[in-house]
Amino acid sequence: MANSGQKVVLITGCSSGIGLRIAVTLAKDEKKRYHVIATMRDLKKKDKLVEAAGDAYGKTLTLLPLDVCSDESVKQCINNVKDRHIDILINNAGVGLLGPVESISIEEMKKVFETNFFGVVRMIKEVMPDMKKRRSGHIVVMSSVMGLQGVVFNDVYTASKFAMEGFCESMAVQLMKFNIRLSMIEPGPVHTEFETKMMEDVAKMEYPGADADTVRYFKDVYLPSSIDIFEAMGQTPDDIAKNLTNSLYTPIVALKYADETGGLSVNTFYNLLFNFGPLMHITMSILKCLTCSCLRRRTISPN
Ligand SMILES: NC(=O)C1=CN([C@@H]2O[C@H](COP(=O)(O)OP(=O)(O)OC[C@H]3O[C@@H](n4cnc5c(N)ncnc54)[C@H](OP(=O)(O)O)[C@@H]3O)[C@@H](O)[C@H]2O)C=CC1
Ligand SMILES: CC1=C(/C=C/C(C)=C/C=C/C(C)=C/C=O)C(C)(C)CCC1
Repeated sequence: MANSGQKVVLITGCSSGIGLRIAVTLAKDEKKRYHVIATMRDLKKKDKLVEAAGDAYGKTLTLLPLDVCSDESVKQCINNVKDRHIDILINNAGVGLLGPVESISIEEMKKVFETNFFGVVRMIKEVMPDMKKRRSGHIVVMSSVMGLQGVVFNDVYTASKFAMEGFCESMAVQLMKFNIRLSMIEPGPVHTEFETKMMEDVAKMEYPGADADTVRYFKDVYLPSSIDIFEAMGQTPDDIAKNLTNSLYTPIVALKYADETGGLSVNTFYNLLFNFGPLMHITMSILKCLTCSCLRRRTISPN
């Protein structure tokens, strides 16, 4: 249970990745400013979190089951929080979806929106009224660079994050009137199970309904570039938990704001992918070398 003076933080999707690292980082705060309620839809997956939390488990970190896709689960979880008092809600749970749109069923697309968009809306609807009554609170939403800018073959995932950006940008104004802050986090690529799950899904894909050229562009052009980008620019979940932005990805997003017609982003991405593919591979390899310490180490110790 939280001590008086401690902020109660509820986080969704803590079984792995960014949610797990944020939960552990806040629970291990040296000044013990937070009581973390780490939630996950399947408590059988708690071991990694419990191990990472160490001594904080049962003290500044407690666990509750929560599936953001279920009205009942969300209500039950919030009712299990003392006085339903949550100071900071971190909407982190999310799923990816990759591939040619022709091969993806509408049902699969709806599942992504059910988690990434309606999951967040469901959480905010349940927690916000109590925050409004108290005239205090902070809602954090894990969006993505893909909430700011479309990325080829991530069409539906991108759309779900754009939808959330629009929802939150609108909500932020009335929330401000109730002294409730709303923040969005927009990470670039992060090495988590998100990446692994997507690659596993891709390996199983059979591409029904997609023509041979589209499948080739996806498998032989997009996927290798995406792997290069993850390798060169990928952050760790710990970087995100410590609020470190991705300076390598910033110029990519800046293209959108440099030309409000959107043409600059679309043309640049097209050229990067279809005209300068091999060059991009070399650039990413150099970038990877510059950002790791191998070149620097070699300069310092020639042996
Ligand atoms: N990794 C990346 O490159 C980036 C990720 N993001 C965003 O960060 C967030 C976290 O992703 P990340 O840590 O990378 O990926 P992970 O796959 O490691 O974590 C996702 C978490 O969401 C949970 N989750 C999925 N569906 C539900 C649900 N219905 N109810 C409750 N929890 C659910 C998963 O639980 P379970 O184990 O049960 O599946 C898991 O704990 C997502 O919103 C993602 O869109 C943003 C930018 C980049
Ligand atoms: C291939 C490719 C790109 C890929 C970007 C990727 C792969 C970004 C991944 C972001 C993630 C995983 C966000 C999660 O929310 C760019 C840079 C747009 C340039 C054009 C070619």
